[in-house]
Amino acid sequence: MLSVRGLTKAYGGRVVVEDLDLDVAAGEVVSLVGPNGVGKSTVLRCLVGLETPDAGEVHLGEARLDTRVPQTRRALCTVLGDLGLLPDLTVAEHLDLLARAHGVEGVAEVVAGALDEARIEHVADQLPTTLSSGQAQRFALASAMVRPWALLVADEPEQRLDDAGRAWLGDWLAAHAATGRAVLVASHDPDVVARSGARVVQIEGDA
Ligand SMILES: Nc1ncnc2c1ncn2[C@@H]1O[C@H](COP(=O)(O)OP(=O)(O)OP(=O)(O)O)[C@@H](O)[C@H]1O
Repeated sequence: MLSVRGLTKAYGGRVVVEDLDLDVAAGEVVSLVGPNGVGKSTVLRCLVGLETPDAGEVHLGEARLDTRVPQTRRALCTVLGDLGLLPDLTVAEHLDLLARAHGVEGVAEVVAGALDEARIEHVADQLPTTLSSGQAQRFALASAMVRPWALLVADEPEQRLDDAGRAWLGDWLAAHAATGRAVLVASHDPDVVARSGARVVQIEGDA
């Protein structure tokens, strides 16, 4: 589903990612692992168009991954810690808007299901800026539950989750992959990686 060839990225002349090849198949969870600063987030950001690589090609299916293409935006879901928020909308209203924007049917049920599964139904009427850090991360994950996607790209999705939340996350990632979706994460949590059934890709470097 996702194919990366020769990805290279430098900042200020310092090469952070060099000639990386990576494939993520439908039905698979892949986890990038490696020490702080080795370039995991940079890889993810280059893949989804938040950074411009210096070299390399990224394909989603047969086509070059281009987030200007509406079908690509629909197929690609990101949880990268930069959730765009509308200041006047509650948690539930954000999820509702997201589901509607993606043409989801049965929006009310879908949103209620996501609030329940992410265990944030009790804060559904709060503004996202008032959430605790763990609740905010659950909200970010709930955002991925209310919309269609074929590929999820998530940077340390376990961040700020409690033990139960990390266990749920690992199972949730595995369950989605089992439906034929593809998941690419960067993670520092061996339990989440193991529980999700991820194939581990070690990112090497001189971080
Ligand atoms: N915009 C930038 N300008 C300059 N250097 C950057 C920039 N973004 C990242 N870097 C550097 O690139 C390197 C890789 O950073 P990156 O965030 O990809 O690492 P990481 O493997 O995700 O780390 P962590 O495990 O700590 O999240 C680091 O040395 C970082 O300081």
